[in-house]
Amino acid sequence: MTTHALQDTSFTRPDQELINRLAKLPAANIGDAVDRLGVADSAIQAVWPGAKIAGPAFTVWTRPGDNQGIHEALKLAQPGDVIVVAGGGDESRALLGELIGERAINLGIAGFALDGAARDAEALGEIGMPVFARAVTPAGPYKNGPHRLGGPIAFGGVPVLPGDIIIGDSDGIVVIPSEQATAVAEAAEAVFADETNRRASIIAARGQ
Ligand SMILES: O=C([O-])CC(=O)C(=O)O
Ligand SMILES: [Mg+2]
Repeated sequence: MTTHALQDTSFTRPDQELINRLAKLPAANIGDAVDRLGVADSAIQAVWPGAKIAGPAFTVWTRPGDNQGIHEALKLAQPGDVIVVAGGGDESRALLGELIGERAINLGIAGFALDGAARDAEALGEIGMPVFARAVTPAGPYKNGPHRLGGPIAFGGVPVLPGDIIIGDSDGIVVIPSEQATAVAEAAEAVFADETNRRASIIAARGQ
């Protein structure tokens, strides 16, 4: 039985050039540029060291611990998308692992941001599929739904609309509303330049 109702998954994706610009910046600088808002719950972190994501959000809401919606999302998401899953913050069941990771690589998916758990963390690192999650557990998911694709979700306490830009690095995840993305890129570049200069002065003063 199909248990989902809303399936309008069309949305406008921001320019790849703008995403590339934001991807070069630390999430911390972007967070500062959006008045320190838009930062997802700090418990949601990369499941392997060095994982980074940058791309437009393809949103999924799922029953906690159930990954039917992720399987469906893989049929509709486009290359470069970040699949962002509102999973109720559940830490007891992994929503994905290396098999979904391998499929995502075939499809050109940029990565996954899960308000839930993942597994097969080491294998995900080996294949280079970026996954951010609230927890890692060997426990597997249910696959029965219900789920919903598209539309607004709450992700780690932050509202996410399809097409918002998700940036994740070793500090965690920030969400950039799509209509603010150009202004945020400019402001975050200014923060980055300022901090680079301040850091250079601090280093120059060392040992003087
Ligand atoms: O069993 C699942 O659906 C999750 C998983 O471990 C994988 O994708 O490798
Ligand atoms: Mg697995």
